[in-house]
Amino acid sequence: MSTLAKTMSKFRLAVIQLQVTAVKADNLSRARRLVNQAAAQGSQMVLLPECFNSPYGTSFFSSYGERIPGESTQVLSEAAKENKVYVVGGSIPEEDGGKLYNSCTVFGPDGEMILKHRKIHLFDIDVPGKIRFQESETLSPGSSLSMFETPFCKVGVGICYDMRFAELAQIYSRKGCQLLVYPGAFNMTTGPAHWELLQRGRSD
Ligand SMILES: O=C(O)CCC(=O)C(=O)O
Repeated sequence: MSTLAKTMSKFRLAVIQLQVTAVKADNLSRARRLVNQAAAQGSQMVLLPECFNSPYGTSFFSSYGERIPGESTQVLSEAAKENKVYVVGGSIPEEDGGKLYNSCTVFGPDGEMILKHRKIHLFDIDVPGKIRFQESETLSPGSSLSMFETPFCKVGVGICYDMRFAELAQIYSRKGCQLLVYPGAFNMTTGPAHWELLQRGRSD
């Protein structure tokens, strides 16, 4: 860990996995219910997965895309405020200025939005016979670091494929982040090969 890092205090972080369907309203109510449940079990920070309000596929991003603030971030804000927890809102397809982004919003216990992280490294992959996925066909990349302070520790945010890039984690660490969160939706081709190994590689 960086020598700049302050002491981290103990807290409970909930990492939610949920089933996503084609019905956005159902995805949102499921997410809200699970945040409530995690908070009731004592979590002070709750994390949702990548693309939690929409099926994860390039053909869905434009129809599910919304502005921020919008319908989905309103639900996240209310869930954070009602439960007095930090909510790292997975990600949603964001529409802005005619472009689409894969964006994570973070809310504080007062329901205010603290930051918005746009996925920097878009997931473009072609493993013949297994998986072809080209996020860059429809999404634009973000270009900013995203960090926030909590009473427990400083947190750095990435989204899924962002985790592949050690430089991002190293910069966050040098800037004093003690916790890195990467809401993800890994697939069953690259997931088993990389997911756990990457997490070990990003810790120190
Ligand atoms: O890095 C990988 O293998 C998976 C990444 C991914 O699924 C994503 O960025 O959505």
